[in-house]
Amino acid sequence: MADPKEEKPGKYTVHQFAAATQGSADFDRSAAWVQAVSHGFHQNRRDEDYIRKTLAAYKADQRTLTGIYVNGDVPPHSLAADVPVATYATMRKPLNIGFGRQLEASLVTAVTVRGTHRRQGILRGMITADLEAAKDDGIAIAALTASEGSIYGRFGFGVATYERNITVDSGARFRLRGSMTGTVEVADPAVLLELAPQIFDRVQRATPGSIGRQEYYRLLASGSIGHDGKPDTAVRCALHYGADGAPDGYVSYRFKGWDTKPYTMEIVDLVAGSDAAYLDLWRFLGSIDLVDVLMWAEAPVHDPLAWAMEDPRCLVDSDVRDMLWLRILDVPAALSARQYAAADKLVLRVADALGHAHGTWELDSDGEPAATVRKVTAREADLELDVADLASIYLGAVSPVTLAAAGRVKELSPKAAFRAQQLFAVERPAHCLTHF
Ligand SMILES: CC(=O)SCCNC(=O)CCNC(=O)[C@H](O)C(C)(C)COP(=O)(O)OP(=O)(O)OC[C@H]1O[C@@H](n2cnc3c(N)ncnc32)[C@H](O)[C@@H]1OP(=O)(O)O
Repeated sequence: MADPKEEKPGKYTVHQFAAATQGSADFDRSAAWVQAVSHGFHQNRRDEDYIRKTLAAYKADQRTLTGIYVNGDVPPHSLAADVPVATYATMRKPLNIGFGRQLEASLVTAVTVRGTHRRQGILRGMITADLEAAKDDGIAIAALTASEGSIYGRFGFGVATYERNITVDSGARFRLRGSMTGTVEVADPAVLLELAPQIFDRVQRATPGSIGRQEYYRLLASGSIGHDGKPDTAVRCALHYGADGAPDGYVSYRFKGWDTKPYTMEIVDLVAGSDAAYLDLWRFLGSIDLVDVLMWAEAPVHDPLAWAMEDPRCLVDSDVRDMLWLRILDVPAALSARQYAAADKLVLRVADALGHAHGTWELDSDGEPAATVRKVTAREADLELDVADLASIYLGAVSPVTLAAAGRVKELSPKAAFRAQQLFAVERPAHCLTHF
């Protein structure tokens, strides 16, 4: 990783290390790093139990942690020099890029810069070096979820999936068309420690935009760890069983308490391995007594639930927001990994301030599994766009036609944006259930 020291000689040192668990030599450094992340996101100071559990999960994910440390002495009484002034972490997980294909992605997370060191280029130093290193390591795509919409576009990241909050009236109006196709049983949430990753794997294989989940999710879904790091004993769970009798979906949920009116059940995690499991789990949720509304903060924007309801106005959404941001590092690798929905040949002129994707690329698909992508020099382009916009259209969730209307994508040949829309379409709407 490039060292911000290069820009400000002598000021900072970069350390990169694997998350260490209790008892190992690097534990204290990892623990100080976790505290720095909590500070950066205005969370509580973490106790030993939280740090131990968090680092064990980080180790399972094989996260690489980066800390930026001030060189030399720090003023008396201020945070010690071994607490990083900036943090950054990465891990590798598969991204479903449509038609069942998976592409290994570098997931960027836990980016913080202490307020007293901000706007001096520390983030820029960390992210540009990391993207370069990831590309050198053969990674074609990076991903993140952003705290603010204004930070990552300049580094070539574009919004590739969306999510929203939904509130569902589970009173007398709640009725879904059709009837249960499988069965739903209440279970001890602890079973999700084992079952959640297996069931999620079905979603990962079937859903464009899905990203392999980190260790934390099975702990969260099972109530083993709540947002404060303590076990969350309010968490309950139900399993869906398909025709073969095997669990193929689950929902974990928590009651918000008798002081919250209307009485509300909050979905902690809802993972359905089939369309039937999804609707059956909603039928179950809608049948829970003493509850007026169901709330889910990670609902898909294109949600079959609304279309399955006899009264679709039972569902009210709010806060539709960007979720997954992608950054294409290697155009030939990322584009040829995709399967395209149409036969066409399109030439894309891509601008990339960091250079990784810069150039004119010919995408040639016969609409069958294989597509070829090559760099061209002489040919005229059909579309001109920034690498961030290429990331936005990559999973079919953002239309190039919309981006052209916004003035972000330039059409250089007639209907080029529409042709791109047809090419990049995927078999079902992209949705990412994994926050990281
Ligand atoms: C993937 C994730 O983890 S998302 C979480 C991101 N972290 C947070 O939101 C925590 C609170 N914020 C922070 O810790 C910091 O302000 C950070 C990490 C967002 C930015 O770190 P800094 O070191 O100050 O950024 P840096 O100085 O490298 O800025 C690089 C560029 O981004 C711009 N920038 C940085 N932060 C922001 C922001 N919040 N909004 C808009 N622009 C920003 C800078 O102006 C600069 O622009 P330029 O290249 O045109 O001059």
